[in-house]
Amino acid sequence: MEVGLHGSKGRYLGDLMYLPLDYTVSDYVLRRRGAISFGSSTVFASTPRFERRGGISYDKQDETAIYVRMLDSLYLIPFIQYTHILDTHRTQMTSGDVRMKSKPDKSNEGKRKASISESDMKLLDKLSSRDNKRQWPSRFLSLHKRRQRRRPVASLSHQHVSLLDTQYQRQAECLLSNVGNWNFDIFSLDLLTCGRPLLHIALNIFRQYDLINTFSLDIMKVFQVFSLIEDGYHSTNPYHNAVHAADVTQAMHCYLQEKMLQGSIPKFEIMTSLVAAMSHDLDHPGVNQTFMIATANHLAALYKNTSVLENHHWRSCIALLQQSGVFNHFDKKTWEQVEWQLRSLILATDITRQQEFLSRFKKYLDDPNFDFRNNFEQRHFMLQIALKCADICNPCRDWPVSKLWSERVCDEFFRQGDYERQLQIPVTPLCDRHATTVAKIQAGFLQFVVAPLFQEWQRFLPTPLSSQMIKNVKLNLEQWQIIISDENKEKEILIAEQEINEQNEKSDVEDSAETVSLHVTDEEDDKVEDGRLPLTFAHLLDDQEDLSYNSSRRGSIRSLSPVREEPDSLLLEQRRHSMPPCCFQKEITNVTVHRDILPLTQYLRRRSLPTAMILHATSLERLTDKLSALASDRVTLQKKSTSMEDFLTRPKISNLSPSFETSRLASGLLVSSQPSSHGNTIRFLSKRRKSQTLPHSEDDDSDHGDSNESDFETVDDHTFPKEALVSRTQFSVPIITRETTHQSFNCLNNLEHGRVVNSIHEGLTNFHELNVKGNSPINKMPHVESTDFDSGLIPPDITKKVPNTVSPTSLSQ
Ligand SMILES: Nc1ncnc2c1ncn2[C@@H]1O[C@@H]2COP(=O)(O)O[C@H]2[C@H]1O
Ligand SMILES: [Zn+2]
Repeated sequence: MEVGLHGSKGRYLGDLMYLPLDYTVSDYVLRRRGAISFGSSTVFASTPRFERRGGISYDKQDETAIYVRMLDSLYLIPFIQYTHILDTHRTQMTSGDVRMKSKPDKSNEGKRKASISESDMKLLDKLSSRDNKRQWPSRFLSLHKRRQRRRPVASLSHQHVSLLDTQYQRQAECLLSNVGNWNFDIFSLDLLTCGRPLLHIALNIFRQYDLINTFSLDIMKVFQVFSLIEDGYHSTNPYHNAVHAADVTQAMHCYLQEKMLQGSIPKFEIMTSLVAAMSHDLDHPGVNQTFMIATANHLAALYKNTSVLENHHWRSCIALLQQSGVFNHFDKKTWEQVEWQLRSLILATDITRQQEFLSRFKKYLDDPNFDFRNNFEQRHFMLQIALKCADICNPCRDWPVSKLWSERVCDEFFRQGDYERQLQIPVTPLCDRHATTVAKIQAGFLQFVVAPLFQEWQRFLPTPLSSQMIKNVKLNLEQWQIIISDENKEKEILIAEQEINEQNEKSDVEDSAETVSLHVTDEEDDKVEDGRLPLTFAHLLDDQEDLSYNSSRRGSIRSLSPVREEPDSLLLEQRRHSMPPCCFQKEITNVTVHRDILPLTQYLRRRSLPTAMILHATSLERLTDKLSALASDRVTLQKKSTSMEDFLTRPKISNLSPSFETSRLASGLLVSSQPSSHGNTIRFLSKRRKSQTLPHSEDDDSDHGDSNESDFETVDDHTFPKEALVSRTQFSVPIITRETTHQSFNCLNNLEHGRVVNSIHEGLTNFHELNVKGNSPINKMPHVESTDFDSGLIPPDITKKVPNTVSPTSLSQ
């Protein structure tokens, strides 16, 4: 709906702004008029048409709406459909006046009551009290520092949209009538409900199972808790947002509707499964567990690096249920079951536990005594699997929808990679936009994660839906493979062009008088072949395909640069945040470079690059370009803080700025070293351990304010001035060998992929070995062992047979 400004004769003066009514109306409008009108706009035969639906008068003193007049049909979309209570009052809501001001004039109270029922008034009071949201306590305990930004498309004000815009509402109703269809279009629902897909889909599904009546739920509380859950998702996440939650809930509903399951799952378990689907990614920060650990997020410490996000989703869900009081009338035992089931279901969605669940699933299916209908444990496991399927079902949708999800999820991955790069921590391979592509990620995910799970699901439920899902996975995989082969063809062309260029450039170099010979003292050292750059620097080249994880560590460049041309405090500062240069100290070996013929001027010009790289003029020039681009990047970077706070636009769960723990974590990885300090050897690595902290603190800044090149050349500056170096015909520089670089990176890899620091508080050097297998992208994530809640699957007091219709009291018996 748009709010329009109308002149005295109903002349349309122009749009004010896009919805919600609690937006501040511009001063110039308020100065000119005592009221504004609103309506909905449509495009009819290519002509925009504005239909007047009502008006709002406001108090000029405090600029708050005081009176709303409805001219047209009005009904409350979320309620009319779902409750008999409001249904009976539907006609009374078709038109009328509502006083909106928080302290209503008593004389008007009677008038208001006369036209609106008590329950509708309750609703309107809720909707009109703008401060309600602010009065609620901070929803997630993890939220400090920065308050959640108000979402433009998903705040309580959306209830006004739904309240007023009947056209969208009818279309949404029509769409929702197909909610059990696998081809249901969740993105359209998002549009039609103005960013409230989860609220609407959940209310609709709850109504279908008659859960509100069955469990005597208070509709207001249900409405409130669903809104809270929806608001708990970050709309700024490309993938982990409320639309994903709505999508998973819809998929879960489709699975629960399967003929073989219908009538086999007690309503209580249906309800908990749906709530679990709705909340399974609640307050997701848009980065994965690895990132949380690497940045020493307090949640990682809180949950001991095990299912960090899933534990947080579950806890947040319970907090919202408690806050809304929706299950307050349940007795203790029933409430405990709600809590237990939600915990178990949500924790099962930890994708790093995929293999564990798949193996168990296969085992159940192979067991001739498998009887989920009469066995709570088996049934609960099936619900866990159903939720896991729903969570990763996006590749089982039709190609256009599936592709959209794939792009969104990869967008989120790549954003994480960008944050990692900016924080100068190792970039997760899956998240490195320079090292992989959407198509490659998807092909891997579909092949190694999705297909195996859904094949077993089809074995469990050989239904048309299962076949359709498998068929879609196959078709989508084919599409991604076509895209990959196109990408490969393009890459081959690029390589061919590049090789031709290099050939030409090589002959130019051979013509030049310059000769540089390199003598590597250690046979195992980095082999510099055919003028190619060492692997460590390979990522500076344009061709970044098939680069290993090591080569994508942009943050290491500065710390590897042995000679630098000009003092640059900015670069020094940046270098200090790279992670962690001291890793390399032990591994340094010497390379002797004879530079007899190189003219002084050329040498000086080239001092900005590692001497080991001065092999190929072309490479050198390209590197110079790259490095200056990098330097300018860093200038931009410095202007912004590299704090995580700046990257995540809505860091609700996490004050993601790396903390003291990060520096300890980094220092836990340091290799103690005794670098050689021969009289004529330059040591290029800073001595300052402090430089390992992420990100730099104010202290660091001030401390390094007077930094200059001498910080690099710490040992020999006083004994071996630079001028003297220049005039020498032979000197030694340390380089990082391929082998040693691998070792250092492996050290970081272990943190990133294989090992998780047991407990930040218990000691940073104590690593807990975790099981990492296979090549699938998911297997690159840390595997966590089963947690205590799964070992005893059946909660102590759960009854073997739960009736299909369970009232809170019967559950407690
Ligand atoms: N299409 C996809 N491509 C790659 N990874 C995916 C895709 N869909 C889901 N995932 C991953 O699978 C995970 C399942 O749990 P989450 O929703 O928390 O986060 C999801 C993503 O990390
Ligand atoms: Zn999910």
